Amino acid sequence: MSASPILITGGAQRLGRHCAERLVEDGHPVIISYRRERPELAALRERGIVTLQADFATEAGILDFISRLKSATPSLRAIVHNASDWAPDSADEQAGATFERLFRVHMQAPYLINLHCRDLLEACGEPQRDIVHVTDYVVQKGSRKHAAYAATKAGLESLTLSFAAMLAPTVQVNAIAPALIMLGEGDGEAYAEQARAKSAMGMVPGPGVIYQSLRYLLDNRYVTGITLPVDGGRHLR
Ligand SMILES: NC(=O)C1=CN([C@@H]2O[C@H](COP(=O)(O)OP(=O)(O)OC[C@H]3O[C@@H](n4cnc5c(N)ncnc54)[C@H](OP(=O)(O)O)[C@@H]3O)[C@@H](O)[C@H]2O)C=CC1
Ligand SMILES: Nc1nc2c(c(=O)[nH]1)N=C([C@H](O)[C@@H](O)CO)CN2
Repeated sequence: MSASPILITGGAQRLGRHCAERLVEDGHPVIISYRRERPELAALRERGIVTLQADFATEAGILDFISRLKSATPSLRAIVHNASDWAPDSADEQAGATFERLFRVHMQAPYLINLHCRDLLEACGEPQRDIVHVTDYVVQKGSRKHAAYAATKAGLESLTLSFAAMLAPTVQVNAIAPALIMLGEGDGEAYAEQARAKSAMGMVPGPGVIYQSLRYLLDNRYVTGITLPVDGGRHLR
């Protein structure tokens, strides 16, 4: 029996792409979701990564993705909910639409995918099956400029506890809560210096520390219902 694939949502770039490539290198079949088609996807497809388009901004979009995922595989070894929109709060008439969009991508999509794909995880022939929610350190303190983002990531963190209790012992459910891991394309040195200063470790580590954390959760049969901070000691500053 061939190994069951690992699904990473939002795996076309940055942290999700890094983890998808590392999982393939470690011998796992991988499925990613992507929202926007782009040339970079060709390299992932050449490595055998199955790419499924998905826009989680609506319930219909989430359910459509689930339907196509179920046509793509009969089982899953793990689901990594990585897809995310780091949208700042809107001060204008877009505020409600922004909050709703972040609720859908950070909370409703993981919720519905977990509920509808539990059978795919339980069809996995391997003894360990995992769900990993990627949240954010900012859940602990809130955010003056990303309140909707922080609140919906907090909802995802709560879903970690509920699904861990609901799915034990057949599926382990945990979260990874990063702080600054990678800078954005437009971030200058002044921002980088300010961002580095926010943590005790004073660094921008890159996506490898997220893969190390994911690997720990995928390889440990006795961990469920936790949130693993990967934040350079933000709480110490
Ligand atoms: N980067 C960092 O330093 C930090 C990251 N995190 C968390 O780690 C995870 C990975 O971060 P990072 O790699 O920077 O993430 P990105 O900002 O690169 O987003 C990942 C992917 O999410 C997809 N996405 C966004 N909105 C939607 C949507 N409505 N439906 C479907 N897919 C969507 C995007 O798809 P597409 O590009 O195809 O449009 C994107 O490729 C995220 O959950 C993030 O919140 C937490 C703290 C720090
Ligand atoms: N979906 C995303 N979420 C977050 C990002 C990002 O680029 N995409 N970036 C951050 C910042 O690095 C922040 O941690 C800096 O303090 C947070 N979330």
